[in-house]
Amino acid sequence: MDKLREELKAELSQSLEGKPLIDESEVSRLPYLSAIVKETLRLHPPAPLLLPHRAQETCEVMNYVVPKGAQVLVNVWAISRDPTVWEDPMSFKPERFIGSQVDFRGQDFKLLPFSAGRRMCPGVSLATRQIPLVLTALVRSFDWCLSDGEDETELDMSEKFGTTLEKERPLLLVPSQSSL
Ligand code: HEM
Repeated sequence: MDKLREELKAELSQSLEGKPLIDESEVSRLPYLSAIVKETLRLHPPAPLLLPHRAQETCEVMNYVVPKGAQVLVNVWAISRDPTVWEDPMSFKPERFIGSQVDFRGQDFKLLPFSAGRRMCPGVSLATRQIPLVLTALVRSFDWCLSDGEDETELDMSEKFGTTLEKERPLLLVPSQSSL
């Protein structure tokens, strides 16, 4: 994780040339930052089963009959961790998105944190503009460590299932002034 943070800081320092924060137009010049956001949404989709949908007509999907009126839940959490879809799916590896066209705008069915189609999240553009800005501000302004000197590689990432995904044990981080 240290290596990942250093790589992100290096990318930010190089592109921002001393400026503390980025603006929207700069995000496209920060591939590692964008890859971290994608990888986070892949491994920890905030809406793990999207929202419930209903089949308007009876249809057949991969030999399964879905009757008219059935409630349909799409388990994007499981798709994101499927080893037949993702290489080494349980590892947090932003590099997998570097040089890849895979995006979360509803065209790539293996990465659907915002869903797809007519009912996909209308906030996708706002969210994907805001997340990199907030993340950059947090990383540039502070150095972060776990409380009580806990080892980051041992961080318990167990999750609590619900309409939205939560960490089972809340994350407690200690900020200190950035060494940048
Ligand atoms: C990381 C941030 C976000 C994620 C991962 C996310 C994800 C989702 C998902 C999975 C759905 C369900 C889509 C479906 O029914 O298949 C949804 C619906 C929705 N989202 Fe988001 N969302 C995010 C941020 C936002 C923001 C910032 C807004 C508004 C400013 C927003 C507004 C909505 C609304 C209004 C719906 C309901 C759409 C409908 O039922 O037609 N979301 N979102």
